[in-house]
Amino acid sequence: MAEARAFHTETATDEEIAAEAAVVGPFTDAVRALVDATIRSTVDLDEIRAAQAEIEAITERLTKEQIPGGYGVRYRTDGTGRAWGNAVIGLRNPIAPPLTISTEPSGRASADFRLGAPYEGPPGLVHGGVISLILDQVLGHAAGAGGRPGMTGTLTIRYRQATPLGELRAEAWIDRAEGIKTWAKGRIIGPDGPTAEAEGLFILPRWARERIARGESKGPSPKYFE
Ligand SMILES: CCCCCCCCCCCCCCCC(=O)SCCNC(=O)CCNC(=O)[C@H](O)C(C)(C)COP(=O)(O)OP(=O)(O)OC[C@H]1O[C@@H](n2cnc3c(N)ncnc32)[C@H](O)[C@@H]1OP(=O)(O)O
Repeated sequence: MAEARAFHTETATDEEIAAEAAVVGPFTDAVRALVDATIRSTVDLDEIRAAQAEIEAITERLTKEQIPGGYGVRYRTDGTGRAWGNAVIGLRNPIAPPLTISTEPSGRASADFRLGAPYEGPPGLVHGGVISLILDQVLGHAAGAGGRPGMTGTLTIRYRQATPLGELRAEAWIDRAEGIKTWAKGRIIGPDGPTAEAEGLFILPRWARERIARGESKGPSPKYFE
């Protein structure tokens, strides 16, 4: 992660952020519905050609002004950050399911969420890579919530049973910690119980350690996803 991107700061007020969220949240939901419809629509091919022309016109309208690269994480002076482009939780990312993750300072994280057709691997089942994506994020949240943020060094998943598309829950917690390393564990729970279990090692990266050593940061903040 480039340090410059990681420490992108902003001065927007709570009111300005809330006003933007009130518009872009529903907009992203609409694009998410479009992704789902792209997979499941049974309209005839002429209808699809006509829809494509409309979508291309909308894309042209939106790309008249845009930032270079990804959204990054925008931090505020109180240490909170918004990761609106994030692939799992991003308010502006229609690829994100999205998850709304609750955290506890003891180092726990959980989310109830739904995965539909865009996340399919085997028929009717969630893609294994998507399960890994979600567990990476939720375990990372648990580490961060416990005041021990880090980049994923390793992530091991045990797929215990198939995960059906539909309503699911993810849970994670800090298992143990040693210096700059934090081990978190977690699981996905489906209608018939746990479907996948994970263990991840999260490491406070060298660039962050150097910032702390230089006194530019008091500790392993900011709070990335609050
Ligand atoms: C103040 C700001 C805080 C910043 C906090 C950033 C948080 C950011 C958001 C979190 C978000 C979470 C939810 C999404 C999580 C992703 O999706 S993160 C994306 C996927 N992961 C990556 O891209 C990580 C890529 N790798 C790296 O950036 C670096 O290799 C790492 C993992 C940060 C380590 O780099 P480093 O700090 O330079 O490591 P280094 O000093 O060489 O080694 C330190 C120790 O770690 C061990 N180690 C290094 N790499 C590994 C590894 N891959 N496996 C096992 N051990 C390793 C070394 O052996 C060494 O151990 P000791 O000899 O001290 O016992």
